[in-house]
Parts: sequence; C-alpha cells; structure tokens
Amino acid sequence: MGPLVRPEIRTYEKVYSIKYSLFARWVEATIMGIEKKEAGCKSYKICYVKNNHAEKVLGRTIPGKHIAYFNACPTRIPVGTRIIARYKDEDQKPMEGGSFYVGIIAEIPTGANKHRYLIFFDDGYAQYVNHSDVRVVVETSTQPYEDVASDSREFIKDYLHTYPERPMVRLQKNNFIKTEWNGRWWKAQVLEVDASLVKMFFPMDGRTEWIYRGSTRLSPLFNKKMNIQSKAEQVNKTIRRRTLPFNKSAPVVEYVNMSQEQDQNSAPTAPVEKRAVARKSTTGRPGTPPQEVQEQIYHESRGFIRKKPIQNIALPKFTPHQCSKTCDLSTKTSEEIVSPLLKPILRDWRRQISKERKKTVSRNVISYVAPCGRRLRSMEEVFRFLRLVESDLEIDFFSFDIAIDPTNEWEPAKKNIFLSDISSGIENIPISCVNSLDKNHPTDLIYCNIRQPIEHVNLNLDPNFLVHCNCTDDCQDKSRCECWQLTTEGTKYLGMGEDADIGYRFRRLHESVATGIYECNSRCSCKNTCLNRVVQHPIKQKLQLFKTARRGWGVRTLHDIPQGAFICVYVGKVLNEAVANLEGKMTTGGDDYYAELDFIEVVENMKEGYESEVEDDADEDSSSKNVSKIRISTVETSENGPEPASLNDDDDIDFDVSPVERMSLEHREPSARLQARAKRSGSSNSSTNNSGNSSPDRDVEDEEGNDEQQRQPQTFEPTQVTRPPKQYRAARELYGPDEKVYIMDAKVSGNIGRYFNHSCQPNIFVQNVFVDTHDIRFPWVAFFASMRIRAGTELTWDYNYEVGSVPGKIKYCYCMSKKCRGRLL
Ligand SMILES: C[S@@+](CC[C@H](N)C(=O)[O-])C[C@H]1O[C@@H](n2cnc3c(N)ncnc32)[C@H](O)[C@@H]1O
Repeated sequence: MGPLVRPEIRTYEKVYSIKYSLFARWVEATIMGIEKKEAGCKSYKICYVKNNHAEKVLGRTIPGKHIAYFNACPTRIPVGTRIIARYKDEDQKPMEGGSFYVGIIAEIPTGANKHRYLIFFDDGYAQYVNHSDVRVVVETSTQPYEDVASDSREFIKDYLHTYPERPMVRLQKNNFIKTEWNGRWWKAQVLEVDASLVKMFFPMDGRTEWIYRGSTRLSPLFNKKMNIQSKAEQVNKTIRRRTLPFNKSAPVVEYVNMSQEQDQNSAPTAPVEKRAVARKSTTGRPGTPPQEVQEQIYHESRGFIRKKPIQNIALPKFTPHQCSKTCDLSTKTSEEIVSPLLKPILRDWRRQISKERKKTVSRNVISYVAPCGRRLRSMEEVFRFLRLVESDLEIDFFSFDIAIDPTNEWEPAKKNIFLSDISSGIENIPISCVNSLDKNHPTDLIYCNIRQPIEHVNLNLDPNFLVHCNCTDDCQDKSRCECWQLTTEGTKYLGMGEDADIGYRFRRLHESVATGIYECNSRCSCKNTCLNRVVQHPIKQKLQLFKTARRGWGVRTLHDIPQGAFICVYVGKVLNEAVANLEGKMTTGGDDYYAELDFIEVVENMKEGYESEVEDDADEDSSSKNVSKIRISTVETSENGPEPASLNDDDDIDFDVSPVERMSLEHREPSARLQARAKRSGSSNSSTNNSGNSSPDRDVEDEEGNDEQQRQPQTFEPTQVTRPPKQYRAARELYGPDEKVYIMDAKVSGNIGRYFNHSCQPNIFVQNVFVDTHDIRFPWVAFFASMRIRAGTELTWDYNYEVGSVPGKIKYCYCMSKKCRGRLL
C-alpha cells in the first residue's frame, strides 16, 4: 500500500461529522459548501443526514478536523493518524452495528495483532478494529495529538513520541493485578490478553474492561512511572545497578517494539543502528521456563560438553565399622583444575544414581559412597561424615541434584584468542578468556579481588568492631551462633517475624535475604569448614570470560553449577557519591561498571512500606489492626463484595505504590474524577477546548431536540499523583547529615564479577553479605546461582536499572531471553 492520501472534499460529498461532542459518536453528514480560511484551512458547511435524507435544519460550519471521509481509506493508515473508527461492543458481530468515535491509530495491522488497527479513542477506550471500520479525519494539526481531547492528550503524545517502542505490562490469563478504576486501586483479574490489550475483570462489581497493556492504570506501569519521576528529579544522577532485587515476583514491564512489522511510513524512527538491532530482539514474548533460556544462551556460545573421564573403580564393599579419620584417607592428590563437584569423585568417592521407591512411585536419587563404603543420602549425612572423619573436602563439593553432572565440562568450539588466566594468579582458580568471534582482547583491567576504598571513604575494618561467635560445631546450630543470629534478627527488622532457617543451607543460598547475611569472621572461633563462611572463600567455580555477539564480554561457567551455589563477589573501587557522579560523566560508559551499595535504602524502603501499612490501619476500627491480612482475604470472598486492594493483601504479586500514594488515591472521592470529567466535557460544549476545537454541542441537538448521551469516558492513565519524598532516611543519617550512598566502581580495577551481563531472565542473583565489617554502608556484594546452571551457560544478573531514569540515556537490552523487557535504560 502506498502513502496516505487525503483527497479534496467536494460539495455534496458524504462525510462523517462530529455532532453532539467530540467524545460522542460521529454521524453521517453532507457537505453543503466549502469556505477557504487562512493558512489553507477550510471550513465546511454541513447538514446531517437522517434516514438517507439531509436534515431539514441545516447543520453548521465546522473545521476539517471535525469531519472524516465517508469511505474507507484505500491505503494503509500510519500510526498517529487522526481517524474515526467503529467501536463495537463485545457482543456485536464483526459485520454489524457500532458507531464511529474519534481517536488515533496506535498500531498498524501486523501478524502480532491479527491484522487489525489498535485504536486509542479520545475518551479513553482502546479497541482493535478492522481496516474497513476506520475512516481518516480530513484535516489534522501538524502534531495529531494536539487534536486529541485533553484527558487523553498527554498519554497519546508520550505514546507517539516513543513509538515504536512501548512499555507494556506482560500479563497472562488469571494473573491478578492492581488496576485503577474510578480513582481507586482494585485487585482485578486478567480474563484475556489480545495482543496489546488485556481484558480485566473487577470482582467488586463484576464489570470487565479492555485496557491497553501500556496504560498506567495497571500498577506496574504506574509504579515505574513514579520511580522514574522521582529518579529524574535527582540532579546529577548517573546510572547504578541496584545490588538488591526487590519485588521479584511483580509482573514486569517490557519494552515492546513493533517496528519489524510496521509500515515504513508509519512511525518516527530512531537512531538507526541501535534500534535496528534491538527490534529483532524485543517483539512479543510469552513466558518461558528458565531452562529454555539457558539452552538458548548455551547454543549461542557454540561449543560442546566434554565428559570428564572418571576411572571406573569398583565400589568399595561396605563392611560395618565405626567411621574415623581413615575413612577418607586418599592417596590421590590432584592438581587438576576441575569443578568443585568433581573433587570428591577424583578422591575415590562415588556419586551414584539409584532408584528410590516410595509406595507405588519410584524416582531417581543421588547418593554418595565414601571411600570406606559408607553410603550417604543427604547433605546432612555428608556433612556429619566429613566432620567425623576430619576430611578436608568441603560440603559445597557435593550436590544431590539429579540433573547436575559433575563430569560435564564445556569446551568452546573455536578459540581465536585464548588467555589462560585473566586474574594472573590472583584467584585460586584460573579464569580463562576466549574470543571465538574476532581477534580482540578484552580491554586492560587491573585485576583485584579485594575492594579498594578511595581516599575519604572511611571503611573501618578493625575486627574489634565485629560481633563474633565461639562455636565449635562449624556453626551448625544457628540458634547458638552469634553471627547467624545477626542474620535472623535482621529479618525481624522488617516486622515480618523471625525466620530461624533463613540464609545459607550447607553453604547454598536459595533465596536472597534482603536484610543481609552476617558471616562468621576473623574473630570467631569456628574454622574454615564453618557453614556460615561462604563468600569469604575464594572462587571455586571454573569461569570463563568470553566475547558475546552484542553485549561485549560476558562470563560463562565451564561446568554445571547447582542452585544456590556461591559464584563470586563484585569488587572494585569504593567511591562516594560525589566522586562517582563526576567520574561517571567524564568518560563514555564511565558508569557501566557502577554498582550501588544501596543496602540501607532498599531495606528502609521495605520497612517504610511495612510501617505505613500499619499506619494506614490506624484509620480503621482498632480491633481490626492485627488482623488486617485476614480481613482482606476474607473480604474477597465476603458477600459484601471485595474492597479496594491495599498493601495488606500479601498474596498480591505486584503492588508497590508507596503508602502515601496509595492513601492519596484511596482517599479521593470515588467518583471525583468522573464528575470532573463530565463537567469538563460539559463545559467544553460551550467553549473552545485546548486543541482549538470549537465544540458544536451547544447549537446542535438531535432531531428530538435532546443532547445525545455520550458513552462513559474511560482513561489511559489514573489521575496523576506525585511520589512523595522519602519519609525518612534514619539509618543512613546515623552516619552523618551528608551521608550518601557509596558506589562500587569496577571500571579500572575489579574482578570477574564486573563482566557479568544483564538478563531480564537471569540465572544468578545478588546478596549483600557482611564479612569484614558490620558497618551497614559497606556490605559485600556476592552472586549466587538462582537455578541449576548448565556447563557453557552465560551467567547473568538483573541490573534492575530503571528505564528512563537517566535522562537522555537509552540502552537496549540484548539478553535474548524470552522475557526480555527490551531496554536496560
Ligand atoms: C558491567 S558491564 C558488563 C560487561 C561488559 N559486557 C564488558 O564487555 O565489559 C555492563 C555493560 O555491558 C553491556 N551489557 C550488559 N548486559 C547487556 C544486555 N543485556 N544488553 C546489552 N548490553 C549489555 C552494557 O554496555 C552495559 O553497560
């Protein structure tokens, strides 16, 4: 199809025209005369058509912005075009009924949207419409959004500004998500997803509504917008990576880019090269299990898994005995650099897969057989055995995960460049570097694995300030170890109660601990075999730096890593905020290797949320204070119908609008916004609205002399609320009035942790750990495997950047995961 043509309108031609108001349905009319005005604009004298006859009463003279062609456009209509489109209620068949309402084209027909146009109507409705149900408006302003009714104008302006890239909430059927309706947040359920639209069900009144997935009436987008606003307000902001993830289960906002399928003349195009690549990687992706991501990245790396040959020794015959030191005496010593999981096996331990039958079900399970023939069936048993026989094997050399194969070893197929150890012996285990794509070496790095505070960063490592323990049981008993207790007590800080089992289990971490982990330290009496010493040990995994196609250098594992295993820490210079802001801006990518030590901020944000939750309850009957969670969950099934969603319903997956925002939303009169809108549209009837549209309603009535009822307006955005300033920064302020967050900068010097790339579906996560200081401004930043990771897979974490938070900076994401959100920044 060719470019959009707007043929000249002639007298006696049939058109569609505004009649009652801009919002109301457009009706058939006939052009009775044309007047030329300044600047080439025309005004049209029309009369309305009724039952195929011109009405007796002549209509009036209106601008070209208020009439649309009678026939469908012969060419495809680009995004941003001012149109009218036939809106049909859901129960109407494709060929029947519906009325024309004014709006703009938001999407052109593509395979992804089943070859329909997405229309944003001025009155806040969004619908997919076939080409035959769209008519082009005869004249538009230079910027089509200027003609849009004021309630939707800002939204549509932003939309057109960023198109073809659009933030949208990724949703699936049955998800619950906080959704704004009538000035309040409600817990609504996804009934259906149709391309960029989602059909939400509001249980409180049984109504359903199709909403654009990029609308800020969906809480994840609202929250994102609020975050961006507050971040953009901070001057001198440079990019940092959050070191603690939070609200991980929230539905994500993705940056969808439809440009691959778009018409060439349909949208503003952006900086060519970057977008051209980003487009390929960001179009509509359904959720996928993590393993698929691993496979995908694994294949990108092009290589193969070698099985490490293990000498097939006969299983030692077990003769009953009391185990002692001699039970793990190995004559074998191996200098070979191997996976930690292979170490016991090279020392004559056996890792066996056997069938376990329980009632009628049988499954494969792992057991280890020690050199003395003793069979051990769990981490507990292995740990007890190792202690008993005083073995120098460590508990994290063992894994009972059936899918882990310690003999797997990744080998790249091609090595243009091979460096045997980028750490130059600083790490215990060499970190090789391979470039299979070209012949470039990584840029120079001063490798170091200890953080380096710059001048004036007062990192006090005096051990006398450390709490310590006197345990002699390798700190197995968490309730007796003072260091473990610091970790468990931290969880109480958030008011969620104490979780005695939180943190490491046999040196693996399966879930991050937001309030930090306190490891045993140099003052403790426990030994190196202690279960509470993890990130202070050197790297054990065999990692390799490798060149990726689009993300620079990245890191992969050369063997299988079990879930929860410690990988390494993130090390660099420790800068104060002022220096970081200065240095970050001095060179391009100066802030690429910044990681913010925002432990205090994240924990306080979480606590702040909790405390305000309690404050909110103060408004209620005091008897309900301690049962808010139960009350909310009963409310949902009660006969009185559900109440608006609040922060109390902890089963909710996404809502993190700050308590103050929530209050300001909830305390508004439920119908205040609607009334205001009705009033506004009423007043625009008698005046000229912002877009310069003179509204015809005043002098036009229908044939019975009544104003036609316009449909109830909807919105794309909730009424704006501004994010309040943070209520307190108590902990940070304890260190001084000017105390700001510190930043780890690994640009010039750092360890392998600096090379981890970002993924929207990562396989490692970050944990703040206190090792050499209990000063909460200076946690160690440590990485753990969030899932089982197969040999050859790239290790990635979620940078948690906020898209749009650094004005003028755009970074596209090439993580290639099926859940890619499209943008880093
Ligand atoms: C901490 S560095 C990671 C190592 C980096 N790739 C290198 O070659 O040194 C962060 C930078 O890597 C790139 N990067 C990381 N993850 C990416 C992703 N998913 N998509 C695009 N670029 C990415 C970006 O340039 C980012 O600023």
